[in-house]
Amino acid sequence: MITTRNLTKVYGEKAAVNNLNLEVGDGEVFGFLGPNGAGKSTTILMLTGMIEPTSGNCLVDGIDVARNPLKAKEIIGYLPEDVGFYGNLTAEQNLDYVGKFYPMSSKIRRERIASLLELVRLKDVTQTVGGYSRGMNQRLGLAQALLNDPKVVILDEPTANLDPEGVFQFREIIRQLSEEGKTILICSHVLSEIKQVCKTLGILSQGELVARGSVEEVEKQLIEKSKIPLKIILETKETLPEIKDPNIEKIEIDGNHAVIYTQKDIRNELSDLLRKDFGIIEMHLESPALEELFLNVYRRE
Ligand SMILES: Nc1ncnc2c1ncn2[C@@H]1O[C@H](COP(=O)(O)OP(=O)(O)OP(=O)(O)O)[C@@H](O)[C@H]1O
Repeated sequence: MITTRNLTKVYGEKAAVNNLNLEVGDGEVFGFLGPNGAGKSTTILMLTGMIEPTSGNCLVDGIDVARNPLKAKEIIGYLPEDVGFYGNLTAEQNLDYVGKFYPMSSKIRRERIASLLELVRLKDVTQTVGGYSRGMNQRLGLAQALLNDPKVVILDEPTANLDPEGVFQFREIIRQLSEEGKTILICSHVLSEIKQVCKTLGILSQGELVARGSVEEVEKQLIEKSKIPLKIILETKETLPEIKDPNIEKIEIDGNHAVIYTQKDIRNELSDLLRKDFGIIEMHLESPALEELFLNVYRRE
């Protein structure tokens, strides 16, 4: 549903996005992660037709966004990081104003606005938007992004201003939109948040995609890049001998129990090595949490 081909945006001497090749499938809920300045917002601005790529292109449902920005905008719903509204109008009036730009009858528009305000829990709020909290503003932004019933929903740091209750409601809304079959791209620099709602992740660093896949696959890719050792816990029936393997960084043997620190999952090698003489009772891997791996890799970069 979303494809970028060698997508590049250069500002002055610096490539904010560098030859990005990204695929997000139909109905996928995709987390687009990266530290500050990685190029996430720049990518989103190109995906939504707000800025033009320096080279390469992006296709949304087969539409080349730079060539056909209006057609692309008809099927994309976009929530920017800081969304602005007319402070002297109510939520309903703001949505009605924006809704008039879309090709739908006034009856459909009114029905859609009513159901969206219910979805984001602003239905019974009568005050004008000028008095809204940042979280309420964000929820109204989400309703606005969904006004045209888009096939593709792009959300830039959607939970940044939400309190825990708001974050919980947001997750429920994403689940509902996903059940409706929408393709959703959520941009964030908070991995723990993304993991709650996205089945697949991509990590951008310095304008390049450095990991992509399911949460488990990305975890594996980050383990390979990370300098945090894995821990293999091994229990045998016998007292363990000295274990030699070039991947082992450190080993703590205490009788028939060993903690082996390694950069690679070498459980197969260890069982081959020990099978003959030592009955292995248990061997398991303790890998660092995904958040810890993510921070370790990107702090260094
Ligand atoms: N209009 C611009 N002119 C010059 N440089 C820019 C412009 N927009 C972005 N950049 C630079 O491009 C790089 C990527 O910025 P971008 O905002 O896309 O990152 P990001 O991943 O969205 O970061 P954040 O999480 O902080 O929003 C940064 O180095 C930024 O300074």
